[in-house]
Amino acid sequence: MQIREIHERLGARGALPCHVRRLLRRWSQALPPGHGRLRPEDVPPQSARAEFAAIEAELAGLATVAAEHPGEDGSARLLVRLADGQTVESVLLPRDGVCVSSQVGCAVGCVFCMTGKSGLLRQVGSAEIVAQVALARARRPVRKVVFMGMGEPAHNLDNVMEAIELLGTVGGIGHKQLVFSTVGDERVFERLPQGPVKPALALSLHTTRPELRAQLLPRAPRIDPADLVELGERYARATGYPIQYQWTLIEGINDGPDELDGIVRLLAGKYALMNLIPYNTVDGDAFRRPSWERAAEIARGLHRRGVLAKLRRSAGQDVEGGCGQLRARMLGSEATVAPPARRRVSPPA
Ligand SMILES: C[S@@+](CC[C@H](N)C(=O)[O-])C[C@H]1O[C@@H](n2cnc3c(N)ncnc32)[C@H](O)[C@@H]1O
Ligand code: SF4
Repeated sequence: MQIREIHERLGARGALPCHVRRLLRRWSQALPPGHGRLRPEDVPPQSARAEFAAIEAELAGLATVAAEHPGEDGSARLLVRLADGQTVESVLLPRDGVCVSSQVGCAVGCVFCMTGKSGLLRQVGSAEIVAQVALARARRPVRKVVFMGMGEPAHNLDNVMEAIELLGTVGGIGHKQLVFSTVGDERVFERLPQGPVKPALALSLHTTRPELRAQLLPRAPRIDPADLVELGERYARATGYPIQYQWTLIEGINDGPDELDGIVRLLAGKYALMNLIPYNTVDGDAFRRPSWERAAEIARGLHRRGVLAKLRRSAGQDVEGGCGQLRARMLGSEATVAPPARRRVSPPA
C-alpha cells in the first residue's frame, strides 16, 4: 500500500487533509486510540467514516511480527510478515533506533550480503515501510530510523521518499535522524535535496578501488569512489549534516595499507564520518572478518591521519547474524532463490 493512496481514498470521500494527517500521526506513532483532545473540526465527515475504518483495518494488517530475537546488546531482530506472506527484517536498535527494510531481497548482489543472494523479490510499499516503524514503536520508543535493513533504497526511491516525508512530518522523527543508506546512485543525489524532508545520508563505500568495488558490489552503479565522495560532500554541505561512510571490513580484501591510504586521500578534511563494520559471517561464505584488535588499529590509524572513524558492531550480531540471515534461516530454502554464481574476489595485490 502507498501513502498517497490513503490520501486519495479519504479525500474522495470528503475527508480534509487535517483528518488524514490525524490518522497518519496516530498510526505512525503507534498512539493509543483515544490519544489527544478531539476538537469538533477533527471529526471526519459522515461520508468518510466507513473508509477511515476500512483503512485503519488495512494498516493494522500491513505488517505483523512473525518472530522476535532479542540480542545481548539491547537490540532485537524482528522478522516481519507482510500482508502477502512475504517477510522482511527490522532491527530494534539500542538507544531508540529502528532499522527498516525497503525491499524484499535486493538486486545489487553485494558478495558479502545475505540479502543480495536472493535477487529482488519485490518492492516494499511506502505504507509497509512506515508500518515497520509503527510495529517498533508499539514495543519501545523510536527517535531514529535507518534504512539499512534489506534492500537498496535507491531502487525503491518513490516509496522510500514517501515514507521519509511522512516520518519526518506527522511521524515526529527529526530529519537528521532519518538515515538513507545506499551504495550510491545518481538518482539519490538528484532527488534527496529536493524533498521537503532531507534525510541524513550513509554511503556504502567498502573500497576506494573502482575495479574492486565492481567485484564486491556487482550491480551497483559504476560511480568512481572519488566521484561518490564528491557527490556526498555536496549533499553534506547542503544539508548541514555529515555523510556517514560504511565500510564492511573483510580480512585480506579491503583492510590493507593501500585502502587506508585511499580513505585518507578521499576523506581527510571532508564533512564525513567513516563507520568501519567488521564483516558479519554469512553462512557458506569464505570471507573472514579481521580481528577486533586489527580493526581497532585501523580506526585509530585513520583518526591519526585526519579521518573521523568509528568501529561499529552491527547490532544484534548474536541474533541470527546480519541483515537477511534471520529471514533466510526462518524460511529455509524458500528464501534463497537460486543464488547468483559467486564471482572470485581476490585480495588486493
Ligand atoms: C544491508 S545494507 C542496506 C542498505 C543499502 N542497500 C546499502 O548497501 O547501504 C546496509 C549495510 O549492511 C552492510 N552489510 C551487508 N552485509 C554485511 C555483512 N555480512 N557484514 C557486515 N555488514 C554487512 C552493507 O555493507 C551496508 O553498508
Ligand atoms: S549490502 Fe545493501 S545493496 Fe548490497 S546486496 Fe545487501 S542490501 Fe543490497
